[in-house]
Amino acid sequence: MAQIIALSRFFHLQHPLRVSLASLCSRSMSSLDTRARAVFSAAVEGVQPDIVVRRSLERYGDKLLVNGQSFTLTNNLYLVGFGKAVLGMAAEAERIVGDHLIKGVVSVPHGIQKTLHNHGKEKMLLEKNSRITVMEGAKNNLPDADAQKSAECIRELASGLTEKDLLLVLISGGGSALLPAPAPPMSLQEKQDVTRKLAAAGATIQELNTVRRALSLLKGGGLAQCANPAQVVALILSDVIGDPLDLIASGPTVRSDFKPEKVWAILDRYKLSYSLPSSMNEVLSKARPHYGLQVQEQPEEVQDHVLNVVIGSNTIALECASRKAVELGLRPVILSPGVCGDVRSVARLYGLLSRFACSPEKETPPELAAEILQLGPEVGVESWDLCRTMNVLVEERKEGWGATCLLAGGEPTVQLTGKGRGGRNQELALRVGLELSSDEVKSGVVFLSGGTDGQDGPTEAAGAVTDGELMKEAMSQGLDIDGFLTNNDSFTFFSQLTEGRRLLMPGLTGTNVMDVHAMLLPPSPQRDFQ
Ligand SMILES: Nc1ncnc2c1ncn2[C@@H]1O[C@H](COP(=O)(O)OP(=O)(O)OP(=O)(O)O)[C@@H](O)[C@H]1O
Ligand SMILES: O=C(O)[C@H](O)CO
Repeated sequence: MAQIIALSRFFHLQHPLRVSLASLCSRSMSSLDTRARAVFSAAVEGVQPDIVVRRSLERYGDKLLVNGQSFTLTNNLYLVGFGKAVLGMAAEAERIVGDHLIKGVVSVPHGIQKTLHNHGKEKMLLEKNSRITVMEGAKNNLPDADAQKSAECIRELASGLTEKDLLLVLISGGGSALLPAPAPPMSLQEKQDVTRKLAAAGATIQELNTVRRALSLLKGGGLAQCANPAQVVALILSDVIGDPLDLIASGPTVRSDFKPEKVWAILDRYKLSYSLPSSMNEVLSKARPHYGLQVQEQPEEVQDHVLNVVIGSNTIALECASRKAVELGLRPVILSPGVCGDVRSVARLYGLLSRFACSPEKETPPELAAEILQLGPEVGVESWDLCRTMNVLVEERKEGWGATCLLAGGEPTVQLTGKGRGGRNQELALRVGLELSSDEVKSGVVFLSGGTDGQDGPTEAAGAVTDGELMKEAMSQGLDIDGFLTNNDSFTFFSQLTEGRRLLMPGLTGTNVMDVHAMLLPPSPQRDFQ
């Protein structure tokens, strides 16, 4: 009941962005499917590595401006980077700082240079005469000997710096695997085993990286400590919900309190405490593994020399998508950049929201709103965001503002029970397609889910686009949706359905800020029931 009262209060709020029906009608009204894809492309484009670096790094002569702070360049600049998107970031950073850059090392995924070249993404590659050394490693996103070598080179570079130097650190998702520096006496293999067991047991990225930080010389602020007394500027492309600096790539430039009890609690939670190598006990019983020294804590002044800036995130991608939606004659509403939880619950939420949007004017059933609010915590969405979004949907319906584009982002999870090929985005799209087939949803509603890196799980697709026709279409082609879902075989399903027409295939994008969801609702007159 309290939720319903809160809801009715929020419905009195006015949304600031009003688009007149006339102006919407005058715009080109291509199909909602095409527009959903264009909105997704705009989200990805807005967080391209070169674009986010250009937006955050300004050069005026020998001054470098980052986030309003000025640094003097006197041929004193060094660069390191690790993550799936840092090659493009490094290429742009080098173009900006030019000759002031003395030397750099970046640790990037195995085969990425060839892949980017094959995809025509030359601007993400370094020039032939670049001062930055590119080191590839971490095949299949797992830390390996190559990545360990890269981490060692990065550590060496950072450790040799003086107070006159400036270290630019480029960080993006995948950075943890690309910067493995196990704290002695732990071996790489042992550390890899621990993280693999945790991941297989279903540990979250927060839990995983809390453990990784404790077992590493460079994570959890270790890199910043190595670079001390140099000034450190870290530019971060976030792939973690809420953009927590200490967790993205396990926070190598962010001071973290070393609390072994927290690590043990996580290991206990997944019943791993008794199957760990003895070296891990040794590392955890040391006060602080960084540098191999037993320092109680990293001194505060190390952090005074560090500027950490998030330059790209899911929120930024959604804002870019929202601007594109306006251009395309859609009325955007951003639900949340923090959608998480099981895809089944997330699909249910989108199903409920579509029913809410399609319910007859003035008769939105309060039970529907209450159910939506109840589901919020399970999928990481705040009640406030749900109320705000429902408020827009109600007003849109009452006043007829035209087609609406509901946007969200984050990283839901899939419980793998089958052996098929798929990814969380394709599975979500498939499940939402089923929800949209409900009699309570008017036809024409379109849903898209896509990974901004262009790759959904181990497939060539980024995601898929669905609508209420999905079930009929599958049945007419003899495809049994339930069977594909049980086998987590969403990619095979979408590949076989109408020659893969519903797949989203942008190719490797070179960036990664988790996933983007877009639900496009046709103008309300078309949504009303007769
Ligand atoms: N057959 C499948 N069906 C559905 N989801 C799958 C399937 N196989 C793997 N996944 C999911 O795909 C995810 C791994 O894919 P991906 O490499 O895109 O994820 P990631 O860890 O988020 O990497 P990144 O951060 O680079 O996007 C896991 O969440 C896994 O559960
Ligand atoms: O590298 C990592 O730790 C993950 O991609 C989260 O940033």
